[in-house]
Amino acid sequence: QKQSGIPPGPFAWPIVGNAFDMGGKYKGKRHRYFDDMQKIYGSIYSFYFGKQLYVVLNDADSIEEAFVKHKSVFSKRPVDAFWIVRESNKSGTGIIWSNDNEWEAKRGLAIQILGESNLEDTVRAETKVVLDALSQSNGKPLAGRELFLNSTVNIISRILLGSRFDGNDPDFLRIIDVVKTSFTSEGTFSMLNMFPKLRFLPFIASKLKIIFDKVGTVRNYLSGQISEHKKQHTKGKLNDLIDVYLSKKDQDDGMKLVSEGDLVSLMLEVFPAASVTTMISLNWALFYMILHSEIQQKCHEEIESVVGTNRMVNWSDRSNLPYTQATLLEIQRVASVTSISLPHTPTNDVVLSGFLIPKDCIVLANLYSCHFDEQTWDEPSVFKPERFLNDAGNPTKPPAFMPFSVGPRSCPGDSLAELELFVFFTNILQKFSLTGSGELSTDGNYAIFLSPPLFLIHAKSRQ
Ligand code: HEM
Repeated sequence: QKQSGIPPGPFAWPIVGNAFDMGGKYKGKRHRYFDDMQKIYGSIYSFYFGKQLYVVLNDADSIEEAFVKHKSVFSKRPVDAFWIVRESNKSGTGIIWSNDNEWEAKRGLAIQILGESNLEDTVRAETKVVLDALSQSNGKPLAGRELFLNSTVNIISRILLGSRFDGNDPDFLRIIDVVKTSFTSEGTFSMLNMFPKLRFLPFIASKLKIIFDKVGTVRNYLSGQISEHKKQHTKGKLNDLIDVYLSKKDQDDGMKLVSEGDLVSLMLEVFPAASVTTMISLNWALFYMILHSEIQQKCHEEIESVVGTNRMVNWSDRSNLPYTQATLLEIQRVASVTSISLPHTPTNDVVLSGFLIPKDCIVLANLYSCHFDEQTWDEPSVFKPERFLNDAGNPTKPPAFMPFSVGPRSCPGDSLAELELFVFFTNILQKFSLTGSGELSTDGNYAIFLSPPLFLIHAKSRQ
């Protein structure tokens, strides 16, 4: 029996709710399910996953209204709603799956280190590794995923742990393995969250054991890194996140809420949150340049006329590259890598656009539909960088552009992500012309993040 006043939505079956509606033609295309429901039920709709009520916000106005205007109500994560989260949180909580003062303290740590490190040098160093890989490929096909994963993991490793890894380092390979599970899993829509007892079925139990063992090994490695840092730590040394934590530990009352187990959990969350999202965005970026060779050429010409060919493109060149900037914004819009935000839950009953949003329901922002909303965007399915240029020819971001979501729970890594996208993208287009092969369809695959289909990059040096 649906509660009265809640947003409309599809008929929900007893016990399973709408869980099976997301299978069939929506398997691997869950963003399409969310988008189709929005076309039928409007900008705020609801559905049930098992017995859990979900409310989905589908346009910029409703997302702003909830996450910004009513931020004190909507900035909580439903940490107790998911078995997988409850299980992982036993060893310590990170940023994504914590609330209140603890969350604030950990988010503060992350924001501090993201502001302190010399990030551009780190990003440039990893960009050179990718440029070398492209040079050595001699036009032979490369998979984008493989091209960017090591580099994006190494960038965040430098920020969290203070160093990068050699590609064959066994600890690195174990981190990569754990990171990879985050774009092949069902995340919060796993059946395990609906029926936690499924974990006792032998084939699920053995799968879970493999995952938990892998995560446990990386957890031990990260704990070891904290111990190593403690041995060498000097006050005021702020080379990486662990240093910032150790420096603040004695001085800052907020840090009393953050144990070493919490710090490890934070790093375990941030490794995939930072690398997979950026790796997939870069993959989409090259995908769209392969699809639109005339736009690729226009970006290349702009880069060549501003920077030339004798030096790398820097972040400071950005303001002189408006068309390239607009192209990157358009890539982020159409890619909508985090097509659905992380879950939020209201702290009390609240009325939004006339609908009751009850305490303890789960609220999702459908950023994909927001980025393809016909009321906001002119011809949303057409790839058009110019839409991000104002009359004076400068890049501009309309309020409905929200790849990092909005409000207190929005992405704290947005500046780092933008830096990485810009530095990798521009330096690749400066030196290479790109063509592709394989599945060149814009209909992505959804597994927590929205990824491009399997395609191959052929990079030809321009020199
Ligand atoms: C293109 C790359 C990225 C995209 C598209 C992206 C997008 C997002 C989105 C949509 C959210 C959820 C916001 C919400 O629930 O309302 C989020 C959260 C988060 N992101 Fe990112 N992100 C990216 C890169 C990064 C990077 C580089 C980092 C780390 C340095 C990072 C760390 C996080 C964390 C820790 C959260 C959870 C915040 C919280 O719960 O307070 N992300 N991101």
